[in-house]
Amino acid sequence: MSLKQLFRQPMLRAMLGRQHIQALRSMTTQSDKVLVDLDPKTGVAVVQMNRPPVNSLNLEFLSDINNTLDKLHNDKSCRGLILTSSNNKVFCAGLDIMEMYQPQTDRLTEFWKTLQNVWMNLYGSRLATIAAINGHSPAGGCLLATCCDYRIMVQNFTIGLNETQLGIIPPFWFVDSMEGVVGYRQTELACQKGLMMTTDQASKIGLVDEVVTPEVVLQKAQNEMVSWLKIPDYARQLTKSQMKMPNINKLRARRDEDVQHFVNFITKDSVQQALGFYIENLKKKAKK
Ligand SMILES: CC/C=C\CCC/C=C/C(=O)SCCNC(=O)CCNC(=O)[C@H](O)C(C)(C)COP(=O)(O)OP(=O)(O)OC[C@H]1O[C@@H](n2cnc3c(N)ncnc32)[C@H](O)[C@@H]1OP(=O)(O)O
Repeated sequence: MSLKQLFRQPMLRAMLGRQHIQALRSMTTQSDKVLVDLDPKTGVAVVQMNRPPVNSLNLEFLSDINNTLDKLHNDKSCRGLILTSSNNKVFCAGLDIMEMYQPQTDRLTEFWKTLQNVWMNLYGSRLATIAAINGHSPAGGCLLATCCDYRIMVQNFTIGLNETQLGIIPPFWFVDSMEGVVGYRQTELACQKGLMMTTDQASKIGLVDEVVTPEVVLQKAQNEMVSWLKIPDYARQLTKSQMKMPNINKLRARRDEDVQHFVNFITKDSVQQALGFYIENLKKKAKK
């Protein structure tokens, strides 16, 4: 029996009700790289990144994340989003470095535009967003976390914008996202030195709001979400938008320039060489 036929079964409809069928339907039309569980009672969607081995963000995965965000934004029953990972050691390893190493210009351009879209969509989301950071979260992973309204992180992992360690530069909107969370001075220290912080260090500077054990991270995120959803949506959303729109507008105004800058920078011989060394070291470390 196809899923379409299954959803039409009167027994199932009677047992679950219309709302739940709709939620099930939207769950099953998602990609297998982004798992969505939208609870029709609370309006909270748990979104799990699921691209083994480390949730690195390639073009297709970014598109899937974007489509998921669009779907949830268009679903009036959805009010909150918890972003987490199906891998309990890595929240997200950041951008897929292979997208930037020896790239085709067209794909590299598309890749960067899609990342810009994900950032604008998540940073400016109408939903209350909580990152349940259940593993390491370097660079682009840290970016996703700082797009959210609240961060709960499992102890003994690392997080940060480590781009300079790879010989690349965190774009201004990565920096703006972090600055919005920890302020100018801590961002300056963290970004220039490419610091990967332990959960405790991140907590000290306010990069994460709570440090928890792995067993409770999702429950803590759900509990925190309850308090966010007690606030009337329009008041919370307008307050959020008032604070986030200046950064979104800044990227909107410089989008094409930012793409061009990225493509020019990444395709430089010196940057390709630095990325090559970094990948070699990652592979050596993975083999050990
Ligand atoms: C002008 C502007 C210019 C440029 C802006 C660019 C902005 C860039 C942003 C980024 O996000 S760059 C990516 C930064 N990410 C990292 O540096 C993370 C690197 N990875 C790690 O540190 C670790 O892998 C880990 C995330 C801590 C997980 O460690 P673990 O021990 O669990 O896994 P392992 O290291 O063995 O990796 C498994 C497997 O995955 C590959 N891998 C890891 N990270 C990436 C990645 N980001 N992209 C692609 N592939 C990645 C790794 O090589 C292993 O592969 P293998 O099994 O084939 O050897």
